[in-house]
Amino acid sequence: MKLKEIVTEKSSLWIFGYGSLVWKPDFKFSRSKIGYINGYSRKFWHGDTFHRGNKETPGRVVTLVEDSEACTWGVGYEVHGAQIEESLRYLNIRESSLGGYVTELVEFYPRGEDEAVLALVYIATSDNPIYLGPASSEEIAAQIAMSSGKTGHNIEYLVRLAEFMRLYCPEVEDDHLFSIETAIIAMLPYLINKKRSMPVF
Ligand SMILES: N[C@@H](CCC(=O)N[C@@H](CS)C(=O)NCC(=O)O)C(=O)O
Repeated sequence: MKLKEIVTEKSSLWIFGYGSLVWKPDFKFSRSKIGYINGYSRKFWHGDTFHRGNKETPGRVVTLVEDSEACTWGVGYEVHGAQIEESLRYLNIRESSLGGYVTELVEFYPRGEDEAVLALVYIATSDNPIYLGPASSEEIAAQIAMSSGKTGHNIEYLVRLAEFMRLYCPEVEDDHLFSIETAIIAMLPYLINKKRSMPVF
């Protein structure tokens, strides 16, 4: 089904966010709903050489990996009328040009509703040149701890996503996300001492 076919005659489009889009959509929308999509798990397996890293020290951000047993919670945003073109123009730059994500259509289930709505989602696939793939929680945490980019530190990206899940999806277990957060917290004394011992130029 083509995008233009899911933009119903009411000229409404749903966009599903599961990473930085859950705390910073940065586009105008008419309403938002917490919910999930089936068949994907969220993984810190995508590299980021702009927002949270650079070419020498890429950061790690989330993407979706197909997994028939899994579901991923996030936020669905409904855009209407002029908001559709505005949001797509913005996201195509932020997500596709700068982030290397491509678009897919998925069924989004708002919390407490039986009916799914078709939604656009941005996914970075393994054939993407800055795709980093699987690594242990400790390795991912170490990379996040040492990365920052034009939008901010990679630790902020992780913490805001963990905060979102604790606040809005407290019933959801996300071992991948919270094991990385635990590993980063364990590193903090080292990171602080390293900072202290770093020479000030
Ligand atoms: N496509 C995912 C991930 C989005 C994401 O994290 N994209 C990065 C691009 S590499 C971004 O926009 N980062 C902005 C930031 O880090 O604040 C989502 O739906 O939330």
